[in-house]
Amino acid sequence: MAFSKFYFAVQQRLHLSQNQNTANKSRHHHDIVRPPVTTVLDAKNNKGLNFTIEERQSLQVHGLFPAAFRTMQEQVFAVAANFHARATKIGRYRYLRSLRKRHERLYFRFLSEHLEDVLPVIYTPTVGVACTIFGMIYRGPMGLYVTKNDRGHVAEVLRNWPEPDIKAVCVTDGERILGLGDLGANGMGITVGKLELYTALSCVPPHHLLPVCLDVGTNNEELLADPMYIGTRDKRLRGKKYDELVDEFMQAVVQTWGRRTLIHFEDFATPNAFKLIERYQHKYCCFNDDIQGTAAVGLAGLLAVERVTKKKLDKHVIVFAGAGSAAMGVAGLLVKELKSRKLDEKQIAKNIYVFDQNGLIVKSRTDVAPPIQPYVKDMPHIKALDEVVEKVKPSILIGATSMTGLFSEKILRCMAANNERPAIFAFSNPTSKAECTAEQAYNFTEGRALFSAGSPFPPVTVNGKRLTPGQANNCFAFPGIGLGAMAAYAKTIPDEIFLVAAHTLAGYPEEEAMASGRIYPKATEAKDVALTIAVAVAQYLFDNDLAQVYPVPENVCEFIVANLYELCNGDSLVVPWKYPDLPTVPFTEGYNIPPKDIKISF
Ligand SMILES: O=C([O-])CC(=O)C(=O)O
Ligand SMILES: [Mg+2]
Repeated sequence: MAFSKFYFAVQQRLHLSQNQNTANKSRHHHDIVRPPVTTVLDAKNNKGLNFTIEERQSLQVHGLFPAAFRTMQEQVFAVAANFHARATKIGRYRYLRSLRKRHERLYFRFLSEHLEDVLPVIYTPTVGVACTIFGMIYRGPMGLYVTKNDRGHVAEVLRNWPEPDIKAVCVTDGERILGLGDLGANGMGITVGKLELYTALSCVPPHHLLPVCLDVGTNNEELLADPMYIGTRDKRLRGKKYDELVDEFMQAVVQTWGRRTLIHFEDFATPNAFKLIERYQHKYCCFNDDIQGTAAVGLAGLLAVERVTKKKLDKHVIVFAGAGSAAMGVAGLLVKELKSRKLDEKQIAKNIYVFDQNGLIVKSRTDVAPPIQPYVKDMPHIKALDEVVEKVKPSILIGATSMTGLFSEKILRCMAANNERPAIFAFSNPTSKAECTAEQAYNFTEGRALFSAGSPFPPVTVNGKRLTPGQANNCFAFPGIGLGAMAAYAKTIPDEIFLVAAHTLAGYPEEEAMASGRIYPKATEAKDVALTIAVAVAQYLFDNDLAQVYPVPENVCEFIVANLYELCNGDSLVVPWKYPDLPTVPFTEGYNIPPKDIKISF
């Protein structure tokens, strides 16, 4: 029955030594071994008022709880009441942080059942606010800090993490946290939020997930002067020493947890983001969420625009405002998509314009970074975005600039004048950094815009019609990609995986929702999306000899579902992933799997 299963599971988690057993026995003159109260009530084991009377007695916590017994569902109800009683988003964030610290299973159960309310709190946009005051709300370990002073000892730091079986690491160096800039060690909050979506959406057991902050200093003067700042008070490490630290970190991860460990890069500043993914993509099982995850979601949106407008993507004129990880990630994947349709590179780049803080990217510019080179135009330089929009008449306008309100009324009206269904993407996060609001996008286009934003916006009513924006956020990609990669033990994660994810996601919203302008799924569908993407990704990895699970499962979907974290059953404490682990092989060189021109068919 449930009790013996629970008791056995607690015992297993405790790893009680024979000596401890004996000591406990004699102290309590008891027939059965008593696990320490702190362990029974540890966040991972705690069941709160869901402990039955039998469990309370045999685990010797009887009397520590009031008489009431609550089912998991009743506990979730109590959490919802407490959550909504907090008046502010940040108050709710802090309440949820403390809930995870005392009752982890309830925390994730609540998350997975209240996605619409909870995503904007534990994730974008509130998590961004939390990062700005992270020192003040700091309450204890949530992940690992590897500082620049740990060079030469990174593996020792990793070994201090108490969970032995890590399957995914989300790492940031905090230099570009959402659109908020350099937040240094406060960036830990972002990696925690990202990994919580792996559990809430993809049902990956939380003890397999590790948030890491590479604390290499910060150039944020405000933080350096803030007595509450929790990081190293130094300027950012740069150059060779930085590269060596990241190299050491990558090697230490695979030495500690094996070469199948997924490494998810998050919120590095653009030059490092591109440099690191280029260096590691074909050597490690890794991806960059801001470049590649956002690219999958961006391309999915473009595929949806193609469907709604009934105009092929290569016929659309696209202006990217911003030339950072997100914009160049989406542009790069779009090019890949169009190449797979047998279009040549020159033809594709012709209709793609890039605009950055110094204006349109044209030949006369001398400051053009390599990822932007393919889109350089042979035309006079234009400094202002509204003039670019007037001149080139885009049908799709994509913002990833962190410049609040960049999409002015004039720009939006111009988009509406030139297009029946102008597509507007305001990728920048959090909400305070969006290039325009949903209200502006709809009001200045007579409600005709296909509008999506990185942060969630409430519906807007225009001319009596309720319009709901889509959320163009990588949370519709990385949880599924991560689960697929983890489940198949991916060797590496090539670009084609992001095409697979984009096409899977694009198939999601129903025609009706798309026609009304919402081209992304609803938050409540995010779990379904994650699983569907995971299955497609794992299938691709198996089909292309990039998986390390043998034998290849007959039914990939069943195989993945059989290994998910059980959120619904309060009794089952430990739900192991069922397939055996790979031995941890010493690893220094990586795989060096060359990029392949793999053909995909959908
Ligand atoms: O975290 C998010 O909401 C999306 C993202 O990666 C970013 O803005 O950096
Ligand atoms: Mg990010």
